[in-house]
Amino acid sequence: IALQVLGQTFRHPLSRFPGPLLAKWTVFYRAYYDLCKNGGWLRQLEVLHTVYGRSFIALEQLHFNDARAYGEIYAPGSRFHKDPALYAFGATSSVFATQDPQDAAVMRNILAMFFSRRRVIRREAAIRDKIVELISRLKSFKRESGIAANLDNAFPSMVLDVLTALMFSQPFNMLSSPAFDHPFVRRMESSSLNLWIMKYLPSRNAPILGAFSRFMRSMNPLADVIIALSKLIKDEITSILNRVDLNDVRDRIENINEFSAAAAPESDETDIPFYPFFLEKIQEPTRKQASSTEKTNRLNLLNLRRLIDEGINIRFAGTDTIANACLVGVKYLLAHKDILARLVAELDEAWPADGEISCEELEKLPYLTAVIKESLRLSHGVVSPMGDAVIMGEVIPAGTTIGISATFVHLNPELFPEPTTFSPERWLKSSSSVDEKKDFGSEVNSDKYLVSFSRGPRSCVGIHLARFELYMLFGFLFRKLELTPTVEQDPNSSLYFDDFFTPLYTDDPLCVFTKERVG
Ligand code: HEM
Repeated sequence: IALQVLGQTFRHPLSRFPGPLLAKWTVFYRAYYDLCKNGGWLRQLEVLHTVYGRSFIALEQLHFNDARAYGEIYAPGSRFHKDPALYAFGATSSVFATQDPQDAAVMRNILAMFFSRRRVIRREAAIRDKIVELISRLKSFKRESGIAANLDNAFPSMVLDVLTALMFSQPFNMLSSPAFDHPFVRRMESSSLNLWIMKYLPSRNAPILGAFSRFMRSMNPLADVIIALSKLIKDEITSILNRVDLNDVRDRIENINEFSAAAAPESDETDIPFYPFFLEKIQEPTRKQASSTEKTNRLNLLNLRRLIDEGINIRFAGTDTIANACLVGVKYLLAHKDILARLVAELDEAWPADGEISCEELEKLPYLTAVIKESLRLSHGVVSPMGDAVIMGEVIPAGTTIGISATFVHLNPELFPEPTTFSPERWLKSSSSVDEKKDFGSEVNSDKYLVSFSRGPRSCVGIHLARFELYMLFGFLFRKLELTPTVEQDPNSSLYFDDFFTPLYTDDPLCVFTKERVG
């Protein structure tokens, strides 16, 4: 270690940036916090920024804490690649894991088309059905039943069921598990617990250690769940492609392609399941070059791998993220009775007891919107994406990983005063009320600094579905039910600092008894 530190200290182009010596030139410092302190690197980043200022280097990774750096790194049209150390494992041919934004663009557009706001709105009934199912399941967890509902498990179950209802052929029916404890939900949870181990497994290309790549991959905490998912998804693909007439799918897609998204006809294209849709779209350019007689439904191995990887990735990308935001919001609401009362009053006024309400109407409710934004701000989304360039005036050599965790934006006291306090009211103020003028040059538009879904060319493609689910979930949950937590929630506790960034994975799940408010 000493030789490595000495050698690197004097000749490396990044040596001008500050940082603790051991962290600057070896992996051991960072690995200690992640592996021995249970993913504690994010917390240590905060400590190091207080010592070294707005940027410091840790093993070729330059980390910033200035919210303005976020806008420069995740800018529209940014050409930064994703960090291979973080994305080389798992579903490697998925959009999420594709490092070069240009390589990812075509497949990203296909996903964005599938999850467009228009398509999500047209599938409202399918999403609503799953949320209604959750509410009706929750109703049986009355105090008299003696068993409380575990919301840490209930939310991922509901979110996975929505995804499968929208995209896949074989429903998971997670919500039908008596205690919301379907083995698959538990498996995803336990594999995600040690996610940071992945950062320290050498990639297949790494010298020497790469020879042990099979062994290293077996240590990947996600290996177990990825193998199980791959098998399940392969079966799904085979069954759905046997069932669906691809010529019909092709005609329906060609029909959509003829119209701009806004002017698309009221066709039943929203019914096209994900795999045939994705397969047809990735084959479209090749087919256009080929003559019509060469049209083929053949599923080659490369495309099969892509479909499987996309199926795996979407289940990961679209499950814990939404479930975590729901859990964070509900925990805070149950701790802050005044905030909860204001939300319930707004919902009661907008939603008659015997009536229905659409998601688009829910989206117009200002306090519900503020609660959702605050839940997203304090659940942070994906916290450690990364990306050579000039950032904040610093010339950074090619090959350096640069990044800023979303937590440094969401918890910046100049953008969000008292940042660890759950305060939906901050979103109701006009943009000029947040003091950006002083340090950020112009008035703050707080929305600009809500970066839960990331920004730029690699931002989240599931944002419309996620927003839709959050509105429906918060709306239905607090209009239809009264929740009493089994353990009183402390209004002064901060989920972020007490439970790290993802309370989904703590040992004390949020359990509640329910009482029906309206039918
Ligand atoms: C509250 C819910 C969600 C949050 C907070 C969230 C957050 C994020 C973030 C921060 C990224 C960027 C990650 C990176 O740079 O590596 C991302 C990417 C992505 N998300 Fe989401 N996400 C959510 C829901 C969803 C859903 C429901 C889906 C799918 C149905 C989805 C699909 C994706 C995909 C495919 C990417 C990769 C995009 C790319 O690499 O170009 N997400 N998401």
